[in-house]
Amino acid sequence: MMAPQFETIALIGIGLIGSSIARDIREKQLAGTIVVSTRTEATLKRAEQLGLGDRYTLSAAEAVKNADLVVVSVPVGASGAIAAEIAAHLKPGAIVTDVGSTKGSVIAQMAPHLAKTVHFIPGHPIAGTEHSGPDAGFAGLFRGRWCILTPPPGTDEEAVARLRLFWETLGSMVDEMDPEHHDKVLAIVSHLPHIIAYNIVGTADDLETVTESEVIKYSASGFRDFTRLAASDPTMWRDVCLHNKDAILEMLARFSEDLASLQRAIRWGDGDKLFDLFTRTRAIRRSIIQAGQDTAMPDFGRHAMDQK
Ligand SMILES: NC(=O)c1ccc[n+]([C@@H]2O[C@H](COP(=O)([O-])OP(=O)(O)OC[C@H]3O[C@@H](n4cnc5c(N)ncnc54)[C@H](O)[C@@H]3O)[C@@H](O)[C@H]2O)c1
Ligand SMILES: O=C(O)C(=O)C[C@]1(C(=O)O)C=C[C@@H](O)C=C1
Repeated sequence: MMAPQFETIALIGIGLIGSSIARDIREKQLAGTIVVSTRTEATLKRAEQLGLGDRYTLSAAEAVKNADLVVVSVPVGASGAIAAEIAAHLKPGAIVTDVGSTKGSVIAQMAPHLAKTVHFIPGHPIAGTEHSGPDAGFAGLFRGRWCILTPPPGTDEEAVARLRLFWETLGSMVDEMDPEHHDKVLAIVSHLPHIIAYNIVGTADDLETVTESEVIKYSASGFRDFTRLAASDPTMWRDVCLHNKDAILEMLARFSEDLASLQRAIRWGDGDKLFDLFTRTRAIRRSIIQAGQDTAMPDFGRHAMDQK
């Protein structure tokens, strides 16, 4: 048997993402010991029932004591408090990473607490579902999906290579990016779609009285697709909105302008404009699907999600 990649891995936060990582670590035997820590007694108990770790503690400080790799998987607004709690207890040489959906704000919250004796390498796996909590996770979530690392300039290259190998072993393709660029890209490909979904489902709900409950009764598949995204965790998405404010507002401004232009085309019966836009966007969908086939976009993941 091959030696594990890390002797001890501490998982701080054991929801959808933390528990999926735990399941992969176990399946691929990447750690000698998995230590699980989370905020509430109930979640910790559930993690234990699911057998996600080898040791369990409510204290993040206690969890990281011997860890060679620490993965913080909590809502981005909680990152600073976790960093403050664990900082003094980290083992010199440990790699500290996270999975937060925003990077600039996580770095601003965590970096000031962390000593130079540890390697802080923020990360973000671009994989997930609308479900949350330890029951929602599954092995293979990250297979065929991108994971973006945003190591600060001057980060030890060997540590970056170890973390890269970890994600690659989970089946991800790994890219490095600066945090500002990450936050702009994710604002358009992930954050805006969720905000638009929350908004349209909210509008439809407000219209319920006007339409005499027909919105839910006749909900067509287009609307149902939006409801999946709009069912995503409120705490996580509140934090994403508050912690990627500038990039989201910038993308929302562009979006609103383009929506106004679409509105004008409909008002003035500009069929050519509508047809051209819809043709262009259809091509994007097709290229994503094609790329998905090439990179083994996990069909199994979709099934797992649909069953939940
Ligand atoms: N859900 C997704 O699709 C997805 C995808 C990629 C990255 N992420 C990011 O991963 C992180 C975790 O998301 P998730 O989907 O696993 O969420 P989740 O709600 O399933 O799990 C969150 C975990 O954090 C713990 N927690 C919550 N508030 C806390 C606090 N104040 N202090 C300490 N611990 C706290 C919870 O007990 C739980 O263990 C977030 O930063 C999110 O932005 C989520
Ligand atoms: O597929 C979904 O349900 C997701 O919301 C996953 C998703 C995304 O937007 O793609 C959500 C947030 C992330 O940080 C990464 C992935």
